[in-house]
Amino acid sequence: MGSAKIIDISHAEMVFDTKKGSFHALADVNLSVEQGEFVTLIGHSGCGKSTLLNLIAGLTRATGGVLLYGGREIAGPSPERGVVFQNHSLLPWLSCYENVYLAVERVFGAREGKGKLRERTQAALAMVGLSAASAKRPHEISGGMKQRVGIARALSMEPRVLLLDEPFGALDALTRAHLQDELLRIVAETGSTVVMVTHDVDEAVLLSDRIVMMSNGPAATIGQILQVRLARPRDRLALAQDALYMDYRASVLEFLYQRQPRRAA
Ligand SMILES: Nc1ncnc2c1ncn2[C@@H]1O[C@H](COP(=O)(O)OP(=O)(O)OP(=O)(O)O)[C@@H](O)[C@H]1O
Repeated sequence: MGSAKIIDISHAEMVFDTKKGSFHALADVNLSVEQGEFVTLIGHSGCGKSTLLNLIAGLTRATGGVLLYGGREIAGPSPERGVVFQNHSLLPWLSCYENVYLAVERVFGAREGKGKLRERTQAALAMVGLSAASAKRPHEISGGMKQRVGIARALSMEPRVLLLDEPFGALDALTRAHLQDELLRIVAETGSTVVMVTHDVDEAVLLSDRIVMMSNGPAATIGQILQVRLARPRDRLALAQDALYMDYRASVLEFLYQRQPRRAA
């Protein structure tokens, strides 16, 4: 792992204008992410995880503080920061292949010929194990497969940072476990930096180098950061018996259910 900071957030604030007045979503968020690091954001529903990820993606602008990517202020979305959402957001009238190709063309189309673009598209689909389904359209494949197309599309742009907003949230436990393992393999292969929002404590411990635990809103902020020192590659079966793994899991649970219990809605 390099030691260069790729993302550097200081004193980030987010206040939304709503019909009922302003809503202070995030307050004084400070976080740096190093190149090659896998960071998860965890916290109760509505605490501001997606808001923070969207600020890093450049999809929304912070109302205060400074967010840097590679030393420069984040002014908008960039293919260097690939985003995958929970609802996979594929274009329904295009095949899996075309959904990925579109992204590849947008990033590399000005510099590379069609043959090379096709090669990139096929490689991204192969990486998530979907070569055989490339001609299918989104309604013809399962939720897990759609999510994999979303991941292939993000990876095909060769982003330096992958931003994942609960990418496995809507999936059954087995598909989820399988995709977590694939994600670990892909990240090890590509050396990508990852910032991922999750609700799932086991997912956070299994995947992360650091777990960023957020306090409840309004004016949510980072409550605690847990460094996960488990050797890689990680094996979910072996970890299920691992004392250190269980300690990490207990620390996150304690933060969520004792230090930051969810308020009654
Ligand atoms: N565009 C917006 N306008 C007004 N309020 C917003 C907007 N986006 C988010 N919020 C509010 O900011 C808070 C944080 O929302 P956010 O979606 O970031 O939470 P979250 O932690 O990702 O939640 P979940 O885990 O349920 O997805 C919530 O109270 C939400 O209602």
